[in-house]
Amino acid sequence: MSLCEFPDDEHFSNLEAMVVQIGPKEVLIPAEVSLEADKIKMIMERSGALVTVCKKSDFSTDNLVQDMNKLILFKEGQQQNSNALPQMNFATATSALAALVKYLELCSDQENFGQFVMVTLDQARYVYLDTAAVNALNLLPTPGAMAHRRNHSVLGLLDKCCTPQGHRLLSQWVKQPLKDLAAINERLDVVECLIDDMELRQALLEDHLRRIPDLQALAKRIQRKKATMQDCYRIYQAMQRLPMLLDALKNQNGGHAHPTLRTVLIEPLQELIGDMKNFQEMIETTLDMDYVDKGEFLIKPEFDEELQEMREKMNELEDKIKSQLNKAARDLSLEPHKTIKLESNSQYGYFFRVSLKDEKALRGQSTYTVLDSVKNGVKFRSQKMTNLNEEYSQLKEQYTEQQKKIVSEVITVAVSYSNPLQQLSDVLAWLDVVTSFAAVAAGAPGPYVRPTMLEGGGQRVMRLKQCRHPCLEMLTNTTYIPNDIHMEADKCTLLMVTGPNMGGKSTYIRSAGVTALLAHIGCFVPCDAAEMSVLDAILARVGASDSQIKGMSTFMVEMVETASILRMATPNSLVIIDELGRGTSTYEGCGIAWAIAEYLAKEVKAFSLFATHFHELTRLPEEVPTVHNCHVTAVTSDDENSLTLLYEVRPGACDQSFGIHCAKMARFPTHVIDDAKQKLADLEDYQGDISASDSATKRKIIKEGEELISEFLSECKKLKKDELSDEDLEKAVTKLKDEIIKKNNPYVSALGVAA
Ligand SMILES: Nc1ncnc2c1ncn2[C@@H]1O[C@H](COP(=O)(O)OP(=O)(O)OP(=O)(O)O)[C@@H](O)[C@H]1O
Repeated sequence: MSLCEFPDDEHFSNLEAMVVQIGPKEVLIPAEVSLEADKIKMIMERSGALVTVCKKSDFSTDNLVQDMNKLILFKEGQQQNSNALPQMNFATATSALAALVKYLELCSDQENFGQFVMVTLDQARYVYLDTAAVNALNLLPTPGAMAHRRNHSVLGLLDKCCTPQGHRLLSQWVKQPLKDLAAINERLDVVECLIDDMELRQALLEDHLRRIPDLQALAKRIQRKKATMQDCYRIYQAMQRLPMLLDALKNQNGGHAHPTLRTVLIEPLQELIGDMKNFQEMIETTLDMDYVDKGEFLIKPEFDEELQEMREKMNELEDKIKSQLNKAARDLSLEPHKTIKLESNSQYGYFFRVSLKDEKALRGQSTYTVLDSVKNGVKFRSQKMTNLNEEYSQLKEQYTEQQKKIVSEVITVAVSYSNPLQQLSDVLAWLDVVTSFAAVAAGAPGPYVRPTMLEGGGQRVMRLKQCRHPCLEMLTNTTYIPNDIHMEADKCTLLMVTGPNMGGKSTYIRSAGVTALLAHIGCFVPCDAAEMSVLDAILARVGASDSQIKGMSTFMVEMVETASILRMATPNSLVIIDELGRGTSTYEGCGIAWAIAEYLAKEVKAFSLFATHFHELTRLPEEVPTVHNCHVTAVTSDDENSLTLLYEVRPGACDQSFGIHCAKMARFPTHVIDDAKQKLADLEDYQGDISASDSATKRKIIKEGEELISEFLSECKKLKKDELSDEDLEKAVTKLKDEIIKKNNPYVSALGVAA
């Protein structure tokens, strides 16, 4: 039971980050009609969690201490009173815990007693990730995604794990990037060892880890006394193999294993293997290995006197039963094992069988009773055989009972091993994930390097040399064009990326986000060189997730997500914003995007990557020197009919727009393209007229121009069309037109009103 409490803003941003990191399947909330409750429901839905509304009274903590006293497993020497646990001081979290205990009816099943521990969930350990960032960076596969699309998500790309516990841990790591430099470096150290040592990596992947069962699930079954002898045997088998895995690790670097490898893996494994030694011995003395190959997991008769006695009696009876076959064969003049056979099944126990062809031998034999007669023959028994079978069945039943009794004794003893087993599972999952990281880095089409991670509090930098998008580069038919990303506090904190549609803007800014995430989970990164200071948050606003929240317009979603970014971002955050301001009128959208970029660069100073089609924004560096322009490149053919995208990112703003080329490539009708070209020419004239003005003046001119136009239109509307002749109507319109032209607004003139 993990508890935590934290203050939050009115948008529940911290709660959202926590939900992203934990990924709960179901969430309980009290029945309450309030704006807060609606917001929480919305966040949970967005994160794919099922919301269950509980009665408010379920959140009462009246019985919590008694309940916890039953459920918690207190450590030796610890006060056996849950009230003394530090987490019980959380006023809100404990009431949520009370609701959970009630909902899951934990106290109504005695098997739950003494099965839980209570810990504090430390959300400050992880880099803050919001749902938008998880979606924007494609961290998780879309539910139901086909296997061949696994490289489309970061988790799919990284998952080369061999064990179920490895898969689970990796999916946790991807959602919980670390802020702790030492912990990141610990992972990186081991990944580096495994990249450098191909033999060790392959031995782990192909020989050792592949054979490890889900020890965590087995530990849980043992702890709940639900395990079988087969489960114990699986643990036993894994334990038999672990010394070889340990030796392989010890042999790293010619027997001088890296210190981190020693402290994080070798030493804990060695200790846990030692802790499990008695378990192995117990299985060796109790389990009948002769039957294991046949898929039967029985207690050795020699282990228990009673069992031994019963087994001997059963053997005797079996011999007697076998001798009955010869007798019957003689009586019926059949050949034993050939025309008459001794068989057994669960319905009848032992019986004889003859084929339908030989059935006549039975006719007139009153000492034999037919059990059934089907296609594959006639089953029958003599009276003597029936008696022996009866005796044997009873004995077998007692034998099975005795077996069960001993199995349950063995499992009771095994409970004490569930803890080391759980720890073993954790260490092996850790090893599985870092081995998977190493395998991904070693198998990628381009180089992966160890990122140099710097303390977040120092001089903030992000220098990625020839960075690639790890998922995109894996797609077949793609030659990925790598690009540099350089940001540094006080020099360049915001990159404004412009360029043609499909030119690679989104890919460029996302590659930075994914690379930063990889570095923070302890993985090597797809770059030629990488250096970055530890981040506290990765925040994103990208167009793709628009339809995710029901009942909100695209623009509203965009604003909500952006507002959350502005609230959460600090100088240590990485912000990725793609195509902001598209959902509203061009000028408004551009204005909002400008204001947000300016705020991020001037006030927040977070490292930000901004991809935009608003060319206007390329003027921001004139006002804020830490904003730098860059653009994705493309070339057009001489006849302007084709556009080649180069995906290379160069400094400076994009000097040309390629929307019309894209429209041509998408086979728009020619007249639409021609119309668009004409409009573009008109607008460019206008741009020319006022291009000398700074952006503030330009915005003012546009605003005034739009007011003049709407004034003109409403005056036109007032004209009495039905009463005026065509000629008078034209005169009246021309007069109105002349009036606005006299105002000399360049925007109005450029729109061709004068003509
Ligand atoms: N660096 C690259 N190397 C190779 N291919 C790339 C690269 N970057 C992008 N691409 C290809 O171009 C496609 C479009 O890229 P992306 O979506 O990043 O463009 P964009 O500029 O954001 O487009 P739009 O402005 O239309 O949203 C990608 O799906 C990918 O196939």
